[in-house]
Amino acid sequence: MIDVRNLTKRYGGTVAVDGLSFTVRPGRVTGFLGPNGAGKSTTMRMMLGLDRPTAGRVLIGGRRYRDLAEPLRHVGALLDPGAVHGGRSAYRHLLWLARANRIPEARVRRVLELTGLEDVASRRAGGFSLGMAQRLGIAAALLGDPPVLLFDEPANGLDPEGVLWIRNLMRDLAAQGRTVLVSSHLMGETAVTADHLIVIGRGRLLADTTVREFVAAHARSRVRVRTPEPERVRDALAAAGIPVRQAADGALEAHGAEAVKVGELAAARGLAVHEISTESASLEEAFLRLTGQAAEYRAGGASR
Ligand SMILES: Nc1ncnc2c1ncn2[C@@H]1O[C@H](COP(=O)(O)OP(=O)(O)OP(=O)(O)O)[C@@H](O)[C@H]1O
Repeated sequence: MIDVRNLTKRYGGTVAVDGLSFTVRPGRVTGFLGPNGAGKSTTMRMMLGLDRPTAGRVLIGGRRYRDLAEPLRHVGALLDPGAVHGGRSAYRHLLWLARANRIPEARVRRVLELTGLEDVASRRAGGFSLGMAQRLGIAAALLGDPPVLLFDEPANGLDPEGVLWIRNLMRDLAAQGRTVLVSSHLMGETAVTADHLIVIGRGRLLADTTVREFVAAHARSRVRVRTPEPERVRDALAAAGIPVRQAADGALEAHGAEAVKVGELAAARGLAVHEISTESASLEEAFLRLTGQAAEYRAGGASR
């Protein structure tokens, strides 16, 4: 479990994190979302003791990071996949981390296997592709078999197979009862990976809820209708108080009504309908509605 209480970080006149409080619970994947500059990386760095809070605190499993004797056994993180000694082999890099945390060498072989890096273990990490570097960063995060894992943009630059691998890995880690926090700008990916969301803007908490509730609260599903009589269908729906707009492809989009209701209203007036379908609201739409509408949450607005 990660407990963030009244966390604040100022850099000169910039308030990067502003009185943030939330709890990340085990057994589920928690997505950590926010526009550019919202304060996600700063918050994650404070979770890992890489940055000192101006005020407030973060507890990992009930303890401050600096009080963890062998931190890799408590929390693993992928923050910057480039942060390896380029001249070292993947195996040496992991072994060095393992020794500093009293982790047996056998575990190094295990995480190389878990991340599919056995075949390149003796190669120089400096020559790794982005996908391989990402896997090595994840191997390091898993090294201490920690109950808490933080991933900052783990799917960045990965090919579709890599993205799928990361998704399954994070879901497996959560299913094992671990606490998994993942920051991402990929809404489609977050929608299929995360169970819960923490959304921040300008360093402040905007939402702490399940993905399902977040989408239901901030985006609406719509019913699409293809008809040879769009004006008349539009009139029929408007008469029933259902707002309609015409999409770029000519189809009508009705908001706030079920497909059954839309179909029945058209049928009652004897209107032809060629196709009717419900388009579910997306996480992307919900996120943009919450953060995009309020200009104050957009990038570059964190200075005050
Ligand atoms: N070391 C630093 N010195 C000064 N300002 C900083 C520093 N680190 C972050 N900031 C500022 O703090 C704010 C939050 O940045 P942060 O990188 O935490 O946001 P983020 O949500 O991770 O953004 P992104 O999605 O772009 O990675 C930004 O205004 C940023 O410019």
